[in-house]
Amino acid sequence: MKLHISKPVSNLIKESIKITGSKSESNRSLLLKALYSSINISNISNSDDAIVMEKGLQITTGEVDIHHAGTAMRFLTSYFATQEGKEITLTGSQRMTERPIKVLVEALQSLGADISYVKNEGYPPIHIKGKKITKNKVSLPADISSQYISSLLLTAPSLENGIELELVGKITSVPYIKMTLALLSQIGVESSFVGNTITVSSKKEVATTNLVVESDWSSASYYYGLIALSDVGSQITLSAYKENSLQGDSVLAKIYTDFGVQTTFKENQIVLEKIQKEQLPKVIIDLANAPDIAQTIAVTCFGLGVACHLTGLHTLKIKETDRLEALHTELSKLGANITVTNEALSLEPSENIIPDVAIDTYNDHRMAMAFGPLALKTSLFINDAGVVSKSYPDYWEDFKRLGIVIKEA
Ligand SMILES: O=C(O)C1=C[C@@H](OP(=O)(O)O)[C@@H](O)[C@H](O)C1
Ligand SMILES: C=C(OP(=O)(O)O)C(=O)O
Repeated sequence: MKLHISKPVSNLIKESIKITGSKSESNRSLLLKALYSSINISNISNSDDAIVMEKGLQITTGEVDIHHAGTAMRFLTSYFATQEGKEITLTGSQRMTERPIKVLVEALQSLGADISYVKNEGYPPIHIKGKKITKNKVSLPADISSQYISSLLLTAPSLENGIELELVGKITSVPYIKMTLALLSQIGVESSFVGNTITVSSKKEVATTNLVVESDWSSASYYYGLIALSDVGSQITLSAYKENSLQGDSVLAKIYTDFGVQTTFKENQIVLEKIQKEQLPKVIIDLANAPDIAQTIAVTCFGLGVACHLTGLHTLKIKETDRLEALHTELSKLGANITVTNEALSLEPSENIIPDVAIDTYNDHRMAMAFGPLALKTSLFINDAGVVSKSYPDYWEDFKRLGIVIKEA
């Protein structure tokens, strides 16, 4: 599906949008529910990634295909490795077979797990024979993906002796690890995270607990982008959010004050409003703790004609696509003066945006969604726009409700 998107006939409509549950919280909660049936989940994500996770957890033998879902791939690896009697091959999309999993597989193997590679060493697909795991000490590199760590932590309470992880190197995407530990705490599992050591205790039974998934903050980023690029006074209300979020991407509320977006928390809603503010000539942000909002921020800066230097982006090359290369290619098509390295992106201020460019999305939901707000500045095409379903299937429908003009091309 190719879409042509352009700005509303008048101003943005002051709508209230209910965004689906966080896919990160949903996929963690689903795994915990599979381990402890006394857990209930509300406001679960309707994303493809949560759907494949839920389906995957029900399979006991044969093949589990998690498509593009990184969290499902990583979380299910530890899950199946520790489930006696289950034997599966865990696979995914072509891109998933290029996303590394060696760090996690080696950590599990050193704990005694039975995992082998089906094709290329270090990458999915993998074959897993579930085993009882009693060893509990393991060390692993922490600078490639936090998902390996969350995966081990989520399964840990179901193991006889829990787990003690020693994290080696600079820890990346830390808020996601803290989210995992916070959810474990919500179900009564004890853990500690001191320096580079994390311990999780074993727990046989969990009391009936309702895990309420907060709506997805990474999805909210596209509304931050819209408001930043809109006229003073524009407003959007989003739900269901809370001030004390488990999601690191809630740092958006702070980051976007630099772009004149004010966030007000009202019960379970956030109201975003564009206020009069002098724009800084250049923004410099380290996104090692919030990698998923890098694309949104890069496009916001481009749309505003503001220079930026974004760092801490070393994980972007192994996500749904090489996001640094993809941003370089697509922003250049629009006339941006952009440079990227293996971990940073720099943008010079540009005054003109080339209209009606077709943005390629590389099977990456965030490439499609990040460019959506740019419709307020120029009309553009989004190729393969359906990719948004990975995390936010209603994205284009919700944008339409705000008055953005969206037509199939
Ligand atoms: O644990 C999670 O839910 C996630 C962790 C992050 O990955 P990395 O730790 O690989 O950066 C993030 O990019 C991803 O979208 C979701
Ligand atoms: C990186 C992402 O997802 P995953 O790694 O779970 O595929 C994302 O949603 O931006």
